[in-house]
Amino acid sequence: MTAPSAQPPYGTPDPRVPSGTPGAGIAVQGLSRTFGDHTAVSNLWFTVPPGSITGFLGPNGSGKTTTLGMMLGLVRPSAGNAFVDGVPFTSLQQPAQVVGAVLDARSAHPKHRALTHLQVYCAAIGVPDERARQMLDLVGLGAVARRRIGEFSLGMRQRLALATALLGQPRYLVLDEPANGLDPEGMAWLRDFLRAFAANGGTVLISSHILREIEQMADRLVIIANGHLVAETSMTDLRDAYRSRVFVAASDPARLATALAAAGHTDAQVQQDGRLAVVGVSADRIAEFAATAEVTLFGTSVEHVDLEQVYLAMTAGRYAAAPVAQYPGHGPHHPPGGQYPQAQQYPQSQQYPIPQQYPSAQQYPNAQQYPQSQWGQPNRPPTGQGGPTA
Ligand SMILES: Nc1ncnc2c1ncn2[C@@H]1O[C@H](COP(=O)(O)OP(=O)(O)OP(=O)(O)O)[C@@H](O)[C@H]1O
Repeated sequence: MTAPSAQPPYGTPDPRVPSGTPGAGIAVQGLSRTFGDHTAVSNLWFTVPPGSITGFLGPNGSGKTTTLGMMLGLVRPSAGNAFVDGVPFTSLQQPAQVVGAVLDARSAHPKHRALTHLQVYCAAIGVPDERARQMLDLVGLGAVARRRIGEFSLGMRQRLALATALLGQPRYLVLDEPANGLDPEGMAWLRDFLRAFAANGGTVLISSHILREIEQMADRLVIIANGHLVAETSMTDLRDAYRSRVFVAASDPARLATALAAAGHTDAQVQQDGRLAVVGVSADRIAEFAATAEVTLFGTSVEHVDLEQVYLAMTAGRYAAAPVAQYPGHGPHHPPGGQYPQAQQYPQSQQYPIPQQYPSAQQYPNAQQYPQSQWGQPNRPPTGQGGPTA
């Protein structure tokens, strides 16, 4: 993660940006940023609707942190603008009440104690001191409130950064790789917390370069590569676009396809090996259609699509890993990013992961204790920050 340099907010608006004011939510309109002759972000447009958890995905160096920095007024855009509820971030009257941000968990002063660190922010944004203790308890750091931050692990610092971001009871959370360093329990807690935050009307933009981390919690995705927008989609649409296929070996594939088509299931194609590939119909239903049409089935198999491979295909080309075959027995679980030059609807996949791998957290406070009714306390912006960034 590259920390953005603090610079005066916002550059000259991109003349291509229409003058209409965006509505509720976050709107990124034509953001670009060049560093010397390197274009880190190029004419980026996307929205984060209110109440959503939007995953912001891209490989290392694709421009995520730079984009978030521009959105929050910490990096000056070369062009474009970003709005929160229709207002440029730097024009918000009480930014810490609107947007809480976690950009670099390591930036907190190592000599400060966690509680003192938060109390300084409480004073800066004008919220009562008690909020510091409450937020430490919320993120599971109550027991180490008086320890120095320098003794914290990266995961503990991530929790502290989130606590800092929450001090102002914001409606929006902008999080740059907040799961970095978190253990599985911490990941599960973060996921539960963000879901509860969104269920209560909050809005989350969360960056990562790991789709598996995001797909368990996000309902929308914005994917960038090399500073360009690659996809902006709901998880539902992405899954629909890359639905599993059922392959059936049948005595009369054409007759079965006709029977399926008569019921509106037109996405069925006879393969070169004679099998019928059907999208959008379960294997059980296909068997029922076959029985009705008096077609005998000799075998059925389901090809699941791994969304991570789809993501790798979309973002291929940047820092592609060496072919797995060069390191027998030590290769990554998935093909390297360079393997699929273009997104293919059905990359070779074995199993779609079911997000059940983490048990629900016990030792951390229940995320439900952050209801919407807590929001809306008056406060002031922290100095020079898009919400407290620790
Ligand atoms: N202050 C800077 N000066 C020069 N180049 C920069 C600066 N900040 C970022 N860059 C470059 O811009 C590109 C995008 O960097 P950025 O940190 O935004 O990517 P990222 O997607 O957040 O990466 P990661 O996932 O590794 O954190 C990189 O090539 C980076 O080297």
